[in-house]
Amino acid sequence: MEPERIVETTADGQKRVGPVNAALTPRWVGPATFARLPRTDQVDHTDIAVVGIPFDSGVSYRSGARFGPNHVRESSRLLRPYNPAQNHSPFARLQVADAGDLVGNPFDIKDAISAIETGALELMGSDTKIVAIGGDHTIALPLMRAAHSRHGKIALLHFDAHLDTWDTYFGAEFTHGTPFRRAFEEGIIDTDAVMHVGTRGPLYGTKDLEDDSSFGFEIVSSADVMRSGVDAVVQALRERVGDRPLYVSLDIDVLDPAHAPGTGTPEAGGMTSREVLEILRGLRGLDVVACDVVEVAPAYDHAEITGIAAAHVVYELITLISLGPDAAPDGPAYGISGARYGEGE
Ligand SMILES: N=C(N)NCCCC(=O)O
Ligand SMILES: [Zn+2]
Ligand SMILES: [Zn+2]
Repeated sequence: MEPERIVETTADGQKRVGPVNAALTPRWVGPATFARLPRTDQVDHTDIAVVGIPFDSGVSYRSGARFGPNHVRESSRLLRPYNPAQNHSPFARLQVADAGDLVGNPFDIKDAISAIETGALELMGSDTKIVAIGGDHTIALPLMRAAHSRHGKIALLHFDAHLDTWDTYFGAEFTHGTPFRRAFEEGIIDTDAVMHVGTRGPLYGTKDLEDDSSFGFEIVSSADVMRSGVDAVVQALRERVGDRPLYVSLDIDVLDPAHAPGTGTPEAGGMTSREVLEILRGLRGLDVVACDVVEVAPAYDHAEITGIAAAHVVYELITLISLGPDAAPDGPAYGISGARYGEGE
């Protein structure tokens, strides 16, 4: 039996089919889609498609991110439709739906990358925005290629413990440690508008940083976030991106292993989920054209800690896209009893 959903009507009279109504059907009932949203085949059009990409043949250490998409879907059952931090109901403004998974050949990385690029382009159609759940970080390359075909050179905010601008592993060019070097070489990214956020941990040598900087990347390290604070970081990111079409790629290992144990290449000294969520909220009004959340490896997760963090990150990204480029840069006032609650939209 089809459960009852929350259905909203936009100011101009369009119907938005939302999550299964948790007051009528308990949250744990039924198959998991992201945030209990409808599938794309249950709605007549999709503005924002949440799509799983269960591919992890590009990893250099622990494997298992192939199980990430369904884990994040399961961990997203408790999300609610109103986002008070942005005073916005993302599922009521645009039609958000779960597009299921894109399939890539697990034994042929190049073939998988090209299938993911084709699938992403198809999904983007004329104007659908993609929020992808990985999968390992290899999948960012085909997604950025697709975004580039639609929008031209893209700005990139890359949240990650790692640079992922290394050259090859065991001679392989397409791995989870190399997508942003390939994106630079392919002319996909606007080198005036690329930034890593949350970088930390040991490297192979100083050349890693020299190469990375020669591709145009600036770095806000995990320690910078702690020392300068969220507001200063948000300002730096906004200045770097401007009004360019923006791709956001978020490797869940940007979080400290305490906040995201379920990942393949964990590094100590990372950001808190509170910091990452607040930085993302600070990006309101930027023109996010596509994004990914990658590297959730459920076998190493405990009590859905990582899955829940990833689900909330995806929710903030959906909110940003739903707010759109016309949203005022300042969100609601801060404070638990302040005006940000209950203002209406
Ligand atoms: N993209 C992620 N998560 N990790 C890259 C680590 C590459 C390395 O093993 O040096
Ligand atoms: Zn990483
Ligand atoms: Zn990464």
